[in-house]
Amino acid sequence: MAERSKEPGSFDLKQFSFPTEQIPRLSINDPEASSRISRALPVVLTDTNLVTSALHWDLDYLSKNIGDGEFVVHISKNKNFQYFDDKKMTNVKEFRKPSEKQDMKFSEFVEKLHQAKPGEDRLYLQQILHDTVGKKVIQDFLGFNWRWVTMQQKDNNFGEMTSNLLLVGMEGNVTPGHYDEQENFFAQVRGYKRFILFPPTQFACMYPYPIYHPCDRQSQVDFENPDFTKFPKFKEASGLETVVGPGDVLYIPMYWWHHVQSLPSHGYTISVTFWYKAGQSEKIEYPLKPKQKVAMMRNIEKMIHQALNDSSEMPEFMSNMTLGRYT
Ligand SMILES: C[C@@H](CC(=O)O)C(=O)C(=O)O
Ligand SMILES: [Zn+2]
Repeated sequence: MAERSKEPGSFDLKQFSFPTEQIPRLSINDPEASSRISRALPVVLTDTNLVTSALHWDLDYLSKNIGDGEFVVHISKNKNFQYFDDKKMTNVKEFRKPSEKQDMKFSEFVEKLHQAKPGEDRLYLQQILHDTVGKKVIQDFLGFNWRWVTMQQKDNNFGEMTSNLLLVGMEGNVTPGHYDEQENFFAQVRGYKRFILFPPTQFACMYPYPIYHPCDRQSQVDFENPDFTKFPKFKEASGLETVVGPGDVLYIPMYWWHHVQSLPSHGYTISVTFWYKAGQSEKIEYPLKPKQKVAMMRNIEKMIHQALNDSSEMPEFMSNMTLGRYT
């Protein structure tokens, strides 16, 4: 088990406006760990050995061994790297991209990283691992604890694994609050990342963008500086948090909101995600699970958007449907 050079309490973390509780850090041999995963509750697993074969990765090693394929690097004028879907940009003509994307070789990325100065553009490499990587990295990848993670996939009725995303970020980089529609075992390889999570039951506090918006699934609320006038229910939010370090694996259940920061002054970070589709849809049992209600809301919003065939009609239609009727 990777000895964690920093204990959870040893980080100087700024407080948010909302209360948080610590996400349990458990051994995979603790029955509570598998119980939490089976109940779709977040848990930090400290001894999976999922990415032990990659704990020696650093910028120099990867530059030399990851091959000369192209990698997607996000470039932002500030610390936030909010995800957006290019394909939905035509739906919102006033949308301005929060960051730019550039393809570059890993060595070029490292050079830019070393040249970066405070206050200048920030970089965040986010690339699905492809087979053009060099032999040594393939060896490391094959050395992941596939037996354990595949057992989790089966035992918890996850769907197929969709991808492993390699993330290399500058210290201080933030991925703002959002949810994903996939199960995620998030493996930390180098550096430290602070996660804030909120359950899907707090959907109403998170004010996601409309589903046709490029920032679908992303919260409109800046968790670090919330506008309580525009988003009053965010005052009721209450989250879970943790800091993951090398060797830790955080289980992020599908539809759970998460905000992620590469801890400032702890160096660059390297992470690998293990994303899985939802399993075969469970039989409908009442009351419906929160994640089923979020999926339902998404489907209904999509159907209405398709039927109206005009994004600009959505606000009035959606508001007319409920305003003053379901208070
Ligand atoms: C990209 C990642 C956040 C981060 O590590 O910056 C994330 O949202 C996820 O793995 O679902
Ligand atoms: Zn995510």
